[in-house]
Amino acid sequence: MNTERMTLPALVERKKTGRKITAVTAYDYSMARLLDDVDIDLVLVGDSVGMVSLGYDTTLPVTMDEMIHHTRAVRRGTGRALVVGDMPFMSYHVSDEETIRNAGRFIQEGGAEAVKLEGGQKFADRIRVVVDAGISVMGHIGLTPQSIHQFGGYRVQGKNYYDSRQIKKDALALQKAGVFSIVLEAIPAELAAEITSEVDIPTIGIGAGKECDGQILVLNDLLGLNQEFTPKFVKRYAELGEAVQGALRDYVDEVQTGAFPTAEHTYNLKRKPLREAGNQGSS
Ligand SMILES: Nc1nc(=O)c2c([nH]1)NC[C@@H]1CN(c3ccc(C(=O)N[C@@H](CCC(=O)O)C(=O)O)cc3)CN21
Ligand SMILES: CC(C)C(=O)C(=O)O
Ligand SMILES: [Mg+2]
Repeated sequence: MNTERMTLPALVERKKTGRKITAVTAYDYSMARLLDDVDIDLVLVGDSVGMVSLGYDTTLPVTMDEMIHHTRAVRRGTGRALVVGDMPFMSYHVSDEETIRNAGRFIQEGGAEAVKLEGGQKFADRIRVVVDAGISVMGHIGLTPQSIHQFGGYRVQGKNYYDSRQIKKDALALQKAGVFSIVLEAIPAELAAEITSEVDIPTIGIGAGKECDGQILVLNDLLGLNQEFTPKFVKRYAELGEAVQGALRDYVDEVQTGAFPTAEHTYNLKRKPLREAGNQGSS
């Protein structure tokens, strides 16, 4: 187990050393504790929490208060990995002032080391303002799920030449604005490779091929806890959904048959009950 605490400069340094960055999302304390023990570099408290844990159809309804609540929980379970808070829809869209205040909440109340927000060139000036306030920012371009209605669905981005040039410009604008890293989501591997070789900061891919400097997946997806979600980029490293249901079926069965609980899981008095010992009424 690696007990060395990850830092933002150490993460950025990975671009040079070539050692890949490993990242996952998490939304609660117990998962954070598990991932922190196994060398994960970065944990993103994603606004995907809205879909994964809260049951919304999109990430759009997620609020700042919900994000802070989950970020605090993840922070309490995390010692080594960097904690990054994902700014929700409308928390960085209105003004520089609101953006700084909301980004600051992730750091001050949530205990995060950095924030992430979606958008390229159009958000570069706003990102610069946050970075100048002393808050580290991670970029996110390509498929930016908060723009689902503009895209008309969760579609791979940058497939035509014009779109691919815009995404490349977005990456360069984010670098100039001072982000420490960029998430590349659902774009062709060739475009991700080109961007990765032309920026000095690490790229972290999700559905963006193997040439990125790191990879991120939604924890529930890679654990097989989200069985109905099967886009091409998700690889399941476990079938925890099946494991959970198998365990629950056994539990139901044992409670019904009386096989659980046995003496092993039962408290008993050391002496015979007072009543039987002839001590009725005294206390
Ligand atoms: N559980 C979960 N995992 C995620 O990775 C994730 C979320 N939720 N919620 C927010 C966004 C939404 N994401 C998504 C959702 C669907 C596709 C999807 O259906 N992709 C199609 C590609 C369609 C095309 O060809 O353009 C696929 O079949 O891979 C991709 C990313 C990624 N993010
Ligand atoms: C998939 C990652 C990059 C994300 O933004 C999220 O989980 O919300
Ligand atoms: Mg997100």
